Formats: sequence, C-alpha cells, structure tokens
Amino acid sequence: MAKAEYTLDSVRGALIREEDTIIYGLIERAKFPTNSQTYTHNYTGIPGFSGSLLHFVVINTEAVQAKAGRYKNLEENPFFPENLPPSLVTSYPFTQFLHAGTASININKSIWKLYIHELLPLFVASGDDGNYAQTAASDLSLLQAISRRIHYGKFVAEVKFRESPQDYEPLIRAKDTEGLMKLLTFESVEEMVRKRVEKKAMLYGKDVTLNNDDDDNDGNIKKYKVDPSVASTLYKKWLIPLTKDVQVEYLLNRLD
Ligand SMILES: O=C(O)C(=O)C[C@]1(C(=O)O)C=C[C@@H](O)C=C1
Repeated sequence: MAKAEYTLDSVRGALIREEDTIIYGLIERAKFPTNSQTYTHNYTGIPGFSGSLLHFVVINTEAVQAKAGRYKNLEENPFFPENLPPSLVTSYPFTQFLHAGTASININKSIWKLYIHELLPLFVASGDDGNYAQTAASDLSLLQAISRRIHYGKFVAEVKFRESPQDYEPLIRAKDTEGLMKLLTFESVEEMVRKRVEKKAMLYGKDVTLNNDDDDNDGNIKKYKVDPSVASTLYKKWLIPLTKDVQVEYLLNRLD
C-alpha cells in the first residue's frame, strides 16, 4: 500500500486495493481444510520452540522480513514486535506521515485470536490433509493483509485530522471516544465497502469456463471458492470496526 502522499482519496484507494489482497487471501486459504494441527500448541514438536506451527512460521518469517526492511514502512505492523532483528538493508526514505509515538499502536494480538477462533471457522471446510506448512503460509499472507488494512486506520485518521483539526482537537482534548467515532464515521462509505467486497468475492471466486452462462452442465449454479457473504461479514463485523478503533486510538494520541 506504499504511497508517497496521503489524501482522503488516496487512502480510500489503498483500502480498496487491499480488498483484492484480502479476498485472494481468503480464496487461497480456502484451498486447505481447517488443518487444526497448524494451530495446536507444540503439536509439531519443534526442538527449542514452544508454540504452534503458525506461530513458528510467522515469528521466523517476520524476522527475515524485518532484516530485509519490511517494517521500515510504517504501513506494516509485525505480529511479534518483541525482539525483532533490525533491518540490514539501506533504508528507503519513506514519508514520515504519522504523528510521532503512534507507530506503537498495534492490535495484532487481537487480530490473531479473532482470525483463528472466529474467522477461519466461517469459511474453511473442516478436515485435515496434512498440509500444515502450506496452511500456515497462506494464513500468514492473509493475516498480514488483514493487519495492514486495519492498521491503515492510522493513516486514514491522520488525513482526517489534517483536513479538519478544528473539529478533532476539542474531542481529543476531552478524550471523547464516542464523539471521535461519530466524526470519523461515514455510513454510506461503509455500505459501499461491504457491497463491493461481496461483489469482488463473487467475481474473483468464480470458476472461469469458456461457456457464457453461470450454470454447469447439470444446471446447478456454480459454487464460489469463498462464500461472498463471508467477505462482507468479515468487513462488517471486524475489519471496518477495528479500522475505526485504530483511528480513535490514533487520534487520542495525536496531540501528545
Ligand atoms: O473511508 C473512510 O473514511 C474510513 O475511515 C474507512 C472506513 C472503512 O474501514 O472502510 C471506516 C470508517 C468510515 O465510516 C468509512 C470507511
């Protein structure tokens, strides 16, 4: 989602593009069944490591990506920020757009729990095909996309604050969480987001054939790779509300 400059249009554009990544992520993860051993503490018995296979894959991938400079871009937020190795690469001069001190806002621990316990059961078929490492790899991509979307709320909030500080400042000083939530909310935009992701899930998750109709040879409507209503539920119940929570949290710290 790298962008040199941030405006309300550009941040909304980045959120729209991220929808594609998230929907493809859902489709990729749905290739595998639940594969619950991926999430079982110590199931894989990795010497010297305590945790699930997913934890192992994420913490080690993040360490490599940190060395390669991934987290120099504040649009990226690690799941395991503790003891991440420093970047070893020459830094790109990313625009320092966010207010100082707000980089540490990170709700990935909640995203992790929600993903495993609430989201996966909604769209993944139950079963076990033994592909735990592949499952963890697709979980990682999807988790990163979801986390990027939610934490992008920091950039959205900064844009909104800069556009009308006179409206935001009194609410921030009064620590008026509810007032801030109301001010940053655009119901009509949220409705468009929900409808668009449902439509995208239909388009991206359809089997492509050379016939012109949507029916298979037996006259059955083809199934989507991921239920489109799951995509809109995901946005409605979690992604939009959590992006808004990040915006409020960011704004509460904006004048410090
Ligand atoms: O587009 C915005 O203004 C946002 O803040 C993003 C977003 C969203 O998460 O999609 C969140 C809050 C608004 O009510 C509308 C949409």
